[in-house]
Amino acid sequence: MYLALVSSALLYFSGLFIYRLFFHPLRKYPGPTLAALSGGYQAYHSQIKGGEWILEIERLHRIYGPVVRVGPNKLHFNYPGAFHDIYTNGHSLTKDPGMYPHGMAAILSESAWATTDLQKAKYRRSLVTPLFSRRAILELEYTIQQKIDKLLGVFEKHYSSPGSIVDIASAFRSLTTDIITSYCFAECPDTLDHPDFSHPLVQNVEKLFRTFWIQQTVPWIVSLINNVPVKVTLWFLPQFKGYLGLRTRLSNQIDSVRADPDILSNAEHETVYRHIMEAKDKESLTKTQLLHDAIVFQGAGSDTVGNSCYVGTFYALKNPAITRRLVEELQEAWPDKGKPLSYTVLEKLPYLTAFVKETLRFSVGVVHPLARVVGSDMPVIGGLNLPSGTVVEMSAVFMHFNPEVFPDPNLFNPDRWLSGDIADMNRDLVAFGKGPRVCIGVNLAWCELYLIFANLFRKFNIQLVIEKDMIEEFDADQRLDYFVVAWRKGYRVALEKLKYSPWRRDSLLGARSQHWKSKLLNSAHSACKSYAPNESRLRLDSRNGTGGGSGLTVGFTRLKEFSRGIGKATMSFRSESFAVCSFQPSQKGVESEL
Ligand code: HEM
Repeated sequence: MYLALVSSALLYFSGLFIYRLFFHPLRKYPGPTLAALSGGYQAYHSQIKGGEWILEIERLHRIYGPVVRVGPNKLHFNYPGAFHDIYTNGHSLTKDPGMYPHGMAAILSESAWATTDLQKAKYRRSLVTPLFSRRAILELEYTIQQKIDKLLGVFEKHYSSPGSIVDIASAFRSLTTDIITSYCFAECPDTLDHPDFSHPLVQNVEKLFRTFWIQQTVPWIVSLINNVPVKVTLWFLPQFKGYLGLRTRLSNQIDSVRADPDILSNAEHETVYRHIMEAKDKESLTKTQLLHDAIVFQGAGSDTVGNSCYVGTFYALKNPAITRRLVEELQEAWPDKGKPLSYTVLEKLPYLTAFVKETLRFSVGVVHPLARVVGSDMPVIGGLNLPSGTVVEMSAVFMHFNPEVFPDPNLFNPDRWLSGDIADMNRDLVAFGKGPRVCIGVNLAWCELYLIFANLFRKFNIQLVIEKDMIEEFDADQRLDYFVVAWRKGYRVALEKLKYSPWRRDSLLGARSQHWKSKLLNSAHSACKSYAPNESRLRLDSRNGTGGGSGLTVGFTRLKEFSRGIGKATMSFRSESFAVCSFQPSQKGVESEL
């Protein structure tokens, strides 16, 4: 009996492997033999090697060229034409069931996100897209600004004293979690109030993504989890704690809004679930669908934006010239930082815009290749004629780090967006995906990124805290693929609320030695105080040739005096009411602008 079973299994797998190697339509495409034989190859790099699948794909492209057979029925591409065929133009390509409802998203199989059928997905998206339109997001701006103000208040209250250090990754994620939860349910979890930004809701989202490869490898585990008591699951699969926490919390939230939809009217803004509950045919949505969508909103709406803020802030701090230009532009556009500055004004600022785009390019967001199935009406992908049913994919990493479109791609350089023809770069910046399954939250994400960066750099002096295990670059070696990106190492910061920017801020960022720091600070302070005690920047009074001008000259003379012997101070006018003083220390390699 056993012998018969083993023999049949051997026969079956031998036949399958022979077919896949010698008779499968993809047999002519290069790639590792093990990948052609079984999906276990990807599972090994994702699950056992802990999120290293994206690194392996990069390695395979270096060996096998621009098209690689990465699974028995799957091709991964590495050229923009293919990306646009799959996602931008491929309106009939569907999401791969093996990746979405029966793979890594099995636990959220009823969500709109995991729905493969294009018509059904279109209908589900139509229920919420009005709430994510640009107009709707402009109406939400006030709430977003309120949450940002709250974060900055927490920074000022708890993290501004000398020696305090902030886990800025969790701070950003807490902020975006509060925003998206309020927007969905009119109820803010106030994760920003939680000590050290370690609210369980924020942690559960992070843990949720860590289970994706378990589900991909062993999809049946999901029915087990959904059918045994929570305590039992936690006992033998503690990795699913994050999912179970989210499920319990959001399930209760959905029960309450279904029982009393008026709860959703209490907010000062529109809410996503109110909109869904008021939809004409809302009865067509089951509780599980509502729940799975809620978990997707929670995860997609918080982790991604939080990650982008985290990466962008790092590069601004690492390169003082970037911070200086951000700060100067913001000061010019936003003289009174006590009043909010609107998103519509911020998005017109050239340097901030270039910085946000470069941040999206570098942070990527979703690094995992989004698998799509070739339909019968669009068999040509990237110039290749493929049999319908073939799974095709290309990770956004290969678009964002393509040297032909983004020269010197591993350099974080906002300036690349400021000159020349940027049409190709705009086309190939695909952080939000493209086509019919593009990110729903794209308008919300842009608005959050502008407001968060602008408020942070206009109001705070931030410094990288140099620690032993600190990340040095957000580059390929550090990037782990848990669908969204996770970084091997991180960084933390020290904060100080700005009083006398740009003097104080830039002297702190630019001067490397303690000696210079204190000298620059003292000088900048006294110079500032001497002519405009409560001003955050130097002003000239254009109607009075001597008044403001002489105030500035006094400050500048002091700076010149102080800099004698250790460097050179210069002054340049940026407009008739604003001048910037530069300080160039004589020590090689160190530069500071005041
Ligand atoms: C920087 C921030 C963000 C990035 C980089 C990003 C990226 C993406 C990408 C690449 C997809 C396609 C995923 C796929 O095809 O499997 C996606 C889908 C999605 N995103 Fe975002 N996202 C961001 C912010 C947001 C925000 C703020 C929300 C708000 C709720 C959101 C909600 C969604 C939803 C619901 C989907 C599923 C769309 C569907 O197929 O039906 N995202 N996002």
